[in-house]
Amino acid sequence: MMAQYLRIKREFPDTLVFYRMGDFYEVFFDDARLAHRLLDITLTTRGQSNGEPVVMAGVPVQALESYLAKLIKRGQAVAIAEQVGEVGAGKGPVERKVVRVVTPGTITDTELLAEREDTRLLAIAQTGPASAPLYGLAWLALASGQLGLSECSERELDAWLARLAPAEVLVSAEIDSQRRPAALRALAAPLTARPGWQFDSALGERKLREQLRVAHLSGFNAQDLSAAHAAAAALLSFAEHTQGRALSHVNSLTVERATDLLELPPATHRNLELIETLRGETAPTLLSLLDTCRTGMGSRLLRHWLTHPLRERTVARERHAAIAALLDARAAEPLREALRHVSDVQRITARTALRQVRPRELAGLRETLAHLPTLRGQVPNGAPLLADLHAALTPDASIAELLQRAVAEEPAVLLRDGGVIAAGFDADLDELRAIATNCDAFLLDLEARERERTGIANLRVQYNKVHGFYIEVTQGQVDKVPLDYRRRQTLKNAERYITPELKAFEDKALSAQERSLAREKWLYEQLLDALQPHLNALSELGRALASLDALAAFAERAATLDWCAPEFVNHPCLDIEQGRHPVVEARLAETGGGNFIANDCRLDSARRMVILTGPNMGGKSTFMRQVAVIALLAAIGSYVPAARARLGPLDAIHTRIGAADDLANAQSTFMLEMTEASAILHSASEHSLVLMDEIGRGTSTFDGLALAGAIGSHLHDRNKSFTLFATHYFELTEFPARHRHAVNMHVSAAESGDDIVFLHAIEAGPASRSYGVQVARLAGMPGSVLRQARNALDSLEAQQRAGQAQIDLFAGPDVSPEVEAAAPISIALTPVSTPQATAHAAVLDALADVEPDNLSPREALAALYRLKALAIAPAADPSTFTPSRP
Ligand SMILES: Nc1ncnc2c1ncn2[C@@H]1O[C@H](COP(=O)(O)OP(=O)(O)OP(=O)(O)O)[C@@H](O)[C@H]1O
Repeated sequence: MMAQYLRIKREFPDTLVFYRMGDFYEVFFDDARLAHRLLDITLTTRGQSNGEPVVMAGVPVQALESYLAKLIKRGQAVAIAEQVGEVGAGKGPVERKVVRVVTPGTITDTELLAEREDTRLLAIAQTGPASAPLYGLAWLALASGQLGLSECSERELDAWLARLAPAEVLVSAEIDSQRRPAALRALAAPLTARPGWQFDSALGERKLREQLRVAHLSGFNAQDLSAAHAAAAALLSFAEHTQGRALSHVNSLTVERATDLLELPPATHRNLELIETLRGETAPTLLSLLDTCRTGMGSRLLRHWLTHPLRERTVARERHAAIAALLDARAAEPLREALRHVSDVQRITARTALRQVRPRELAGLRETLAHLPTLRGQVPNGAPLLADLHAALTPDASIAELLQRAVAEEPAVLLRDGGVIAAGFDADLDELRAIATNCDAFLLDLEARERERTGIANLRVQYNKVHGFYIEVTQGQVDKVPLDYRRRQTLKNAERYITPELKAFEDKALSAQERSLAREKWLYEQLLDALQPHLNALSELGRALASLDALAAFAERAATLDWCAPEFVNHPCLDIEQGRHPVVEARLAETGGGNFIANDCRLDSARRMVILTGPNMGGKSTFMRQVAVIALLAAIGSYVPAARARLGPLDAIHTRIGAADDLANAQSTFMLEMTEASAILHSASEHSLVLMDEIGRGTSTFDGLALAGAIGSHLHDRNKSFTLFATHYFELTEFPARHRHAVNMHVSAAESGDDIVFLHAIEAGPASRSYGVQVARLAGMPGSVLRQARNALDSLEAQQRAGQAQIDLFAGPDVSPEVEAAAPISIALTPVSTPQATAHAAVLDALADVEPDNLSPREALAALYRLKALAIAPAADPSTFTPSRP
């Protein structure tokens, strides 16, 4: 047996091998030590192998799922070696074979999968020159059969990883870990190395064609993706290897191109708390608020929509129309009620294909199919998308009919217990079952007859697992026992016998039971065979049910939370009336924290940047996030939390919002802040939405202020993105005076005595002051600290007033003509080095440069402020007051 075990183990050197021995799976040697560590199971030793005691540990067969769950959670793969031969069929141990390998990315067991989340296996192939590699991506959600391909650059890789959230990643063993991209090294999911030759483009192209049963991949628009084909080769080989069979349910492919998707970098995922809160919890998040789906299929699809918003708005428009139709017909609730009776058709289909489906899952599928007419009745007219989904709810009636005939009304949980196939489906099975059920009647009859024959009134005919059938006679009556009674067992108070008639019955009954179980098993396999041709239809049905569920959830949210249909326009525009942050609003409602104050946001080609100031806790971050969340919700086809929203084209949502130290990657807060900001400056376009929250605060005031100004200028002049720029640097409220597409806005607050009241309303113009000390009071800071801070603040402010000199924060080293046009005056100054000359001369100089006819009212006002600042500045050397630009 050890020789057999070692042979199997050699084939799976990096995988725990669970070796079936009767009612246990045993693990040996190093595997046993590892299992002991990971599962906390007891190590024992037995016998010897090569002179060494055999170290082993075991888990009971019934508890397999729970142990697998623990191992998978720790990223550990397990190969399951079952007994496949007949016990006692030949010499030596029963034949054993690895029937499947369970890995984090390929689980299909209902108990191991998260109901509302896809478990994805991702393969990454690295092609092209090392200086500019191209990555091919291929992924598979085995439990629902969804296969996808994409290609990306190194810069885009971490956005893909955030989007796909793989449970396991296959990489080539030929690329050593140091040469792997940083995004992969930082990933939490386990990396599984596969032989380099498996990442072969031609092999992948062929495997994909075979898998999808097509002559050419152009039908899926996947013909030119040679890097992704290479990844697909490794992906499909590994998935088949783990399942030990072909993946007959994987029959469609989606090609996703980054250029089709609204870009949501990992920072945006995190900062908008789409799927996880900043603390890593699953609620409250945008997904947890949105997901009121009735089925796991709906939830998984909704999560997919949320992480894969499309730039092109046709699909989103169709969903908006479907929501409108559901709301008009008041159909969302009845439809959602009907969806309660729907099982997870996608997973049942996959498990049917992999021949792992349980009897009760098939019964669930049968109920779902029977329920489809009711469900169809709840889908209203009035939207093309709903009409398509309605049509997809009519699968071939023969599937329902087959399940109806074949599967018992309430089947047993496990096939091996029997009682799975319906009565009347198979005559042979019915006959075998009849023998078993007639048992009781026969035994009662026998008991009556034997009592009469022997005159023993308390004689009993009974059965137990160890001794089979017997006639029990108490010790006092033993002398009345007839001659044909053979003793089977002696107890303290009784003797147990068997008679030739009972023995003959026993043989028949026991063998009938055995044969009936075997027959059921065979019939079940036949049933699975008969279902195979219907897998495509069932997959399609699953997709339709998922879409209906997700749309009905959108409609329910829109009605419950009072959201409106967004409007898409083709010119640059982000015009939101009375927008709200849905998660903050829900939190306030839940905690009785008062009403959420709705705010407008208006951006267009002339007004692209908002400099947002106001006190801490005023609601700046909330406002910025709500604008992004509304834009995202519209893009995925949901209604939005606003009174009205008009949105132009959008290609990305970038966010740079406060950060925790990324200690794991040895980056300081400031380093991370700059890395993220620089990534935004490199990639944001004029169709992007950028949120910048307090950029520069991670370093000294001057550095921070200077960087914030320069970054703001770059976004305004070069990227030309729609930008919301929240800052505590008051100096930046000068920005709009020099940048014609920028405006000042502030969150309002009112002072009452020493206290501050947050009004959370966004208003035009810069904030008047920052209220930091008042906010600290709200936070319960000791009075002595507050007094000291207040004194220090007063003298700092006095000092600043006295020594005010303007520093040109915004003049770039190479200012474009547009910026010059935006800055017809320049009174910004280089720092003063000698305080000799008069401010007077400086004011006159600056005044000479002012061209009143070319100034807008806002620019004129800003000029006035600057001139005034110059006038009250201390005496300075006029030679140092150089107007920085004409
Ligand atoms: N529009 C609003 N209506 C009602 N309450 C709001 C609103 N906006 C924000 N709040 C409340 O104020 C709290 C603080 O908001 P937020 O974090 O956006 O402030 P902030 O100005 O960004 O603060 P800081 O500058 O300290 O980061 C929120 O958690 C929320 O409870």
